[in-house]
Amino acid sequence: MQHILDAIQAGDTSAEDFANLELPESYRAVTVHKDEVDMFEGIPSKEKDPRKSLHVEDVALPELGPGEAYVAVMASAINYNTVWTSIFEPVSTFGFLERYGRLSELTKRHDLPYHVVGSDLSGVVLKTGPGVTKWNAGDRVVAHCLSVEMESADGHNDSMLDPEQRIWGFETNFGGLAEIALVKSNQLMPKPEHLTWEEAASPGLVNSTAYRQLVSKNGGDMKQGDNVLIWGASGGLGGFATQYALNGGANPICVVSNEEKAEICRKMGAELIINRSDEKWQFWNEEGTQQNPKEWLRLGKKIRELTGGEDIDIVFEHPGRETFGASVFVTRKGGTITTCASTTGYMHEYDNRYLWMNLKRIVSSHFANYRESWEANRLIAQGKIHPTLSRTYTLDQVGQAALDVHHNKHQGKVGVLALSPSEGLGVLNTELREKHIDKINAFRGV
Ligand SMILES: C/C=C/C(=O)SCCNC(=O)CCNC(=O)[C@H](O)C(C)(C)COP(=O)(O)OP(=O)(O)OC[C@H]1O[C@@H](n2cnc3c(N)ncnc32)[C@H](O)[C@@H]1OP(=O)(O)O
Ligand SMILES: NC(=O)C1=CN([C@@H]2O[C@H](COP(=O)(O)OP(=O)(O)OC[C@H]3O[C@@H](n4cnc5c(N)ncnc54)[C@H](OP(=O)(O)O)[C@@H]3O)[C@@H](O)[C@H]2O)C=CC1
Repeated sequence: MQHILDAIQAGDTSAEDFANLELPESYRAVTVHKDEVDMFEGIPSKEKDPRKSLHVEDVALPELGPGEAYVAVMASAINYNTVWTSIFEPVSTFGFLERYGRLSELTKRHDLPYHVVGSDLSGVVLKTGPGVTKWNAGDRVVAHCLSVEMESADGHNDSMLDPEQRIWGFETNFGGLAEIALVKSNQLMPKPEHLTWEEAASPGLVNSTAYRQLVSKNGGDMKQGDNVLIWGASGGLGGFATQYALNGGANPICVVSNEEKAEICRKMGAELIINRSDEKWQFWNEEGTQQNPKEWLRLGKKIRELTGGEDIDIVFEHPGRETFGASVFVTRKGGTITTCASTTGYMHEYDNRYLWMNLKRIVSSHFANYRESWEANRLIAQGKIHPTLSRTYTLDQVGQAALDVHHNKHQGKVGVLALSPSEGLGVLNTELREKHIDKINAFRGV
């Protein structure tokens, strides 16, 4: 692998030389094992420890198919989907790989007794498969995580609606937490060159998701002046939702759980911040069966206090069961609750009278289509949206990194170095970097 890293770091390696690099038969990767999916049986979710289930090991380089590319991964990032994979909840990801494997001769490659995880990367294209013309060996790239076959008309207006839509590195194998990744070439996008490898790798999944969920007409369709309630406003998704609200002239009402996170929101430019640890809402009664409307009202009053009497136009939802009833309640007449997840539980309860009588809408959102991903990455490249990287680990420390995210001990995004020997490498556009350096570093050292 050293000769690949040397070629990348030399800075003047030609496309031809990259294309002629000898590829290894195996590479280091972070995996979960099929014969361990029951290892946490009977243990409460929070006690399931990713350090036990995530392995770092050599795996065989898969065959390169048509329309695909090998990427030498310089850096990747932790997403919550890797936490789900590592605790085998809500389902084991091996079921996804088996189902994908049944699709075709080529997809059979994904159905293995190990799963190489990870849904973000920055790096350099090593080789492209038959039919790839837009990308070449040597191109410096990031990859979004949308894997679609596009053989059915269902997805032709919106690639997220493809019946064979999958999240790369979660519902497919050969993901980004590895020295080499296998992607479809249409996942590739230019690396924002004012960023280091680890900064560039960190926004992909959450940035694209927040863009669709809040900005796109497929999601919240946010407009100037909207009051946007953002749960976990300095977290993976929330750190981008807050930036999109501010960029788009909306008013983010940021919910966080401590003062450090509140300070990060202020650094991003937010002014209306609620510390949920101070508020101590009990949205659920002790028995865990009934929601507690008095507590929804208390949240609603707090919001009106902050906004000068106004209610929420759009809720950026992802905690799920814990907060969903409150989110529906505090939304204004005609407003929208956009949801992409259920971290605290997927069986939601809300009072439907508040929804229908006030003509509110619940809009579901999941990742982003090709175009939305491209647009979200373009905003990063232009320096209009910034990475939210707080801390970077090595590949060997991925278990700890995933545990931090699982236990909500992190800020923003957690990066992972793959081939990159240290942090801080890979910047080509120093002028743009200098212009935005404070924003780029806003999540560090908190
Ligand atoms: C970008 C990052 C994103 C994230 O981080 S998201 C958060 C992490 N992700 C998750 O937590 C989601 C994990 N996935 C799941 O929990 C499950 O994945 C789903 C609940 C989403 C789906 O369940 P399943 O069992 O995998 O698939 P089915 O689509 O329900 O299909 C099962 C069988 O049921 C049939 N079926 C589905 N809908 C209908 C219907 N409306 N009427 C009749 N049959 C139906 C299908 O065809 C199939 O059948 P057949 O097994 O024979 O192929
Ligand atoms: N469908 C899709 O396309 C996507 C779905 N997801 C899913 O979204 C969820 C969040 O992902 P991500 O933002 O990256 O994760 P993070 O853990 O980085 O951020 C989530 C934030 O939610 C807040 N939070 C946690 N528990 C609660 C609670 N009980 N009540 C209110 N707020 C809470 C925390 O902020 P604080 O403690 O400050 O309040 C935390 O920072 C995950 O389940 C993930 O799988 C993620 C990306 C894409």
